[in-house]
Amino acid sequence: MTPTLESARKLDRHDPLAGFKARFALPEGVLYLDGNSLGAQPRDAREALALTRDQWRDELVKGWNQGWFDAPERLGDLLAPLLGAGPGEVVVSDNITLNLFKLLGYIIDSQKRARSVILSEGGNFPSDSYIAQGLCRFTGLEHRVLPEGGDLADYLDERVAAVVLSQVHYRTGRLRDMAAITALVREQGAEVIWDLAHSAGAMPVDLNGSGVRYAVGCTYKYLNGGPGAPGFLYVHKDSQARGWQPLSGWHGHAAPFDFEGDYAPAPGILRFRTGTHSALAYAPLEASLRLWREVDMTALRAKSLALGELFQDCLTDLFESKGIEDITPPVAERGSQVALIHREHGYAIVQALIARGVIGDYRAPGLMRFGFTPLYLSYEDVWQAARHFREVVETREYLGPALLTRSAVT
Ligand SMILES: Cc1ncc(COP(=O)(O)O)c(C=O)c1O
Ligand SMILES: Nc1ccccc1C(=O)C[C@H](N)C(=O)O
Repeated sequence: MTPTLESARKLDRHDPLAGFKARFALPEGVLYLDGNSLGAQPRDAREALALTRDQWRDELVKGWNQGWFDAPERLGDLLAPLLGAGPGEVVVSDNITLNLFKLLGYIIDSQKRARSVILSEGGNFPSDSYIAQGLCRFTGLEHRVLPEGGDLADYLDERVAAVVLSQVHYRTGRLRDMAAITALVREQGAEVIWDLAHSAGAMPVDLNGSGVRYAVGCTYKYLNGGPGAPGFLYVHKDSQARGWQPLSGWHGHAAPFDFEGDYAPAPGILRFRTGTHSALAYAPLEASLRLWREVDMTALRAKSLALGELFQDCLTDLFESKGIEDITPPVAERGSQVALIHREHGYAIVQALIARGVIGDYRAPGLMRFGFTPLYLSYEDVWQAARHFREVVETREYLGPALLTRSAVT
């Protein structure tokens, strides 16, 4: 039976996370189902940005000694519990692409160049392959691709140094078994770097408990750090003193303010810093991470799955009759998004929804993505978003003339 508005409201009345919505500055009249691309703005983050703007004005260069300089490791420690990592295992810095470059180079160095192949997955977010290709082009390493749907075990040989995989796939939302895959790769003498872009802040992540040594991720999606918020990099405590990372800048030096001529890597996670970071970008993220400390991740996961299922339950009958394919994996194997394909009109449907204030996104070819962010979405929001979806599809409103301009982002 299709869920009723009253049933959605009842779920809201019993939602232990309902209070978090008021902590976000959401625009009027918008139903935001794109927190898997860019998270919404926490009120505290907005405030923190204003405070840092004034700190710059009033304190000038002294600001670097007032929390700006050590923000990468301080925020790393704030983030660590959300990832199942310990203190000193996470640094917030750069972006996913650069952090992958650092870790790939570090792994090659730590293996004393005994292995020379980097394996990345076909169909993954392309930057993860692009950066592996770039590193290989400039170093003589070899890039190989694990075809989408291929069996990883068939592609691991004694030449493979490192594998780059996403824990949750950006298109389908498929969740991988991180512990089992990490064990498989390490048995073959290789390392795996996990991309947590679509899992950090979307569900509980257990890096230590899964035997993971290396991971990267971003903070602008589920973690609500803001547009261009810095990425993060995780290295297990036992793997932090194995060599150099290739972006060997002064902030990762053992004594950055000695201004020595030669590079010497800092101890621990600090060696994964590079050069000067944007203190302005760290301020809202720090406020957002403090908010995350209040969140019960088990409740978050339960609501994330319930929101996604509510959306599907409201629309399943429509999918069948309107030629929409639901490629979302089963509940136990999914992240926090619903992925629908309409090959011919997927783009236009998403644009028609945006025109109504229901924001999801489109990824060619044909894919409509809807992200579920339990901190600022209610069950009623999701029910209403599904109602709009149904109306847009049933009336074929998406064929209207206002929708002919293409947007690069959504
Ligand atoms: C899985 C995945 N990896 C990497 C990226 C890109 O990372 P960045 O732009 O932070 O380098 C994204 C999205 O932007 C992504 O979804
Ligand atoms: N960082 C961005 C900047 C501009 C536009 C989109 C993004 C995204 O994050 C896309 C996202 N990674 C995705 O899963 O499609």
